[in-house]
Amino acid sequence: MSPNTSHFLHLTRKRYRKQHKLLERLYERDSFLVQPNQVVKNRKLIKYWSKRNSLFSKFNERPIYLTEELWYSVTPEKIAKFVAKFARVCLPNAKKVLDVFCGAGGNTIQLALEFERVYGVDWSMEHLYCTHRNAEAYGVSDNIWLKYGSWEIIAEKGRFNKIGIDFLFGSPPWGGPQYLRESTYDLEKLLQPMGITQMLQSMISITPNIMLFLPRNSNLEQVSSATRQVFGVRGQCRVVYVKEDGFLKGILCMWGDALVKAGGEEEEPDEENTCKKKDTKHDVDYSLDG
Ligand SMILES: C[S@@+](CC[C@H](N)C(=O)[O-])C[C@H]1O[C@@H](n2cnc3c(N)ncnc32)[C@H](O)[C@@H]1O
Repeated sequence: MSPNTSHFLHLTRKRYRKQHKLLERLYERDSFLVQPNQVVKNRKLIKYWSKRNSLFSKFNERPIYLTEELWYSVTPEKIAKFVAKFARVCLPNAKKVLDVFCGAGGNTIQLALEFERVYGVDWSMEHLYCTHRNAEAYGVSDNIWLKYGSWEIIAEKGRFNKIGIDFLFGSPPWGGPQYLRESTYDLEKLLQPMGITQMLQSMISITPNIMLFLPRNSNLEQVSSATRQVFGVRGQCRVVYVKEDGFLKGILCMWGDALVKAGGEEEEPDEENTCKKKDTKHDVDYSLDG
């Protein structure tokens, strides 16, 4: 099968010739297709394989594509659905959405089920290919556009600044399972490809409506400090704790009035308490069990 490159932004340009060829090869070989009765040889993957339907509920009905790295890093479908529906409710008129670090498309797909036009960015051509193929399985590939490249460069060049993005989601790499080694996750040193402050700075010129999926043990003082530095002293961040099957999977940090204030009482923020776990009215637990 040959790829439909019209949904891969700029891929036909000369400088992306290598990536274009790689995409053709991936399609020809039907690479990374997860076979329904696959024997999982990698022992580390067994845990994820047994939970595959929580990653993509269509695993048994439609072809799903994952690289080894993506098995560990894809956002479980219930969480991705929650993110998309939450953003939809907060931003009822939004049309264009950007999913930075789109990986296997776990979030991109659910966003595309809610919004008209979704852009996905990833620096791995294999991952963009998986996003596209998985989006085909969910019937949403036509409203997804994929951009190959590293976020640092794309942001620096302001590639998405003039498109009119209404909502930006990002599930940046946490640096592997070792993120739980320390009791508190250092968002300035460990988050990739840049610390939380620089990450927000790279995103704010695109839209103030930002949501990041971060480790459950994230240092909230750093979230607070990054919020003030990027959004000013009156800036606010809403932190939502997300559980799946009773297990705390991570936190969703969100910025921008529409996301922060939705569903809450209109109240002046207390500068001291903005974003602190206990004192803010914006801390909510969402359990996605059942
Ligand atoms: C945690 S995964 C995202 C998972 C995704 N939300 C999903 O549901 O499949 C992080 C992704 O970021 C990509 N990535 C890492 N560093 C990047 C960078 N500097 N620029 C763009 N993408 C990057 C990786 O290739 C990986 O696919």
